[in-house]
Amino acid sequence: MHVLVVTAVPVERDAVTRAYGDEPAVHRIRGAEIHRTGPLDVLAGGAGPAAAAASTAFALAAHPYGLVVSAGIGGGFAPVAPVGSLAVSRRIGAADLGAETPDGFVPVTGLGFGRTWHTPPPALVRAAAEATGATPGDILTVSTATGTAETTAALLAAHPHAVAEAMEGFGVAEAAELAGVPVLEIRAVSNTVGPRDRDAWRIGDALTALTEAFGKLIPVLEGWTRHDRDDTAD
Ligand SMILES: O=C(O)c1cccc(C(=O)CC[C@H]2O[C@@H](n3cnc4c(=O)[nH]cnc43)[C@H](O)[C@@H]2O)c1
Repeated sequence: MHVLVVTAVPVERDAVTRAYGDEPAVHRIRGAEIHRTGPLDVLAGGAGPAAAAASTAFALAAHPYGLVVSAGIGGGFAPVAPVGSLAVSRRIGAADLGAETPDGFVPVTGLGFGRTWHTPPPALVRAAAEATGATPGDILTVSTATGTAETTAALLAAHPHAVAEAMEGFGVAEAAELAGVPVLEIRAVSNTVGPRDRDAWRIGDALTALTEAFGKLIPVLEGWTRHDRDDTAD
């Protein structure tokens, strides 16, 4: 079965397909453009959790997939995920989905509905981390990229196992969950989470790291057997 990889923007999509070497075959399903190369169908689904969820759900309705991967560049939390390194999701969390109260942020689950975490198959996370050298940990999905030291500290206080943040993983995971398909997130770190300094972002280096990561990840994804999928142990 093919693996659906969802990125935010076309340059991230192209960094993923470049890993396979062959020129991808392009399939258009209404507004969505799927780039197929080897076992991967790669879709630039848009930035943010809503666009990611909508495009992932659309692709999953059009074709059966064995796995969905949210991939791209991301912000890394210091010191565990420096610029140029990789992060892979033990969990995928919606860090800013909830309500602000006089006593602080309350996640949707604290309001009595929704969910804030998705958990990828632990055996797949281990295999991906071993193959690529990615740091395993929580990857946070935010609708607003963090840009201050205060927000960074608050996120780390609430999520001490966070390694990276990005803007799509939770949306991709919500759609995958609805379709009954397992999910994984992998991020190549382009910048450190903290006070915004766009000039310090190393997008080119991160895209190169993303290509190299998928070069190592493709055999893992191809070889991810039913036996592996049944392994739910940590
Ligand atoms: O400007 C460019 O050339 C360019 C090339 C590739 C990607 C981009 C993006 O801005 C991608 C946006 C995408 O990146 C994720 N991201 C990266 N760093 C962070 C962060 O610190 N906090 C949250 N998200 C981050 C995110 O998933 C965006 O959708 C630009």
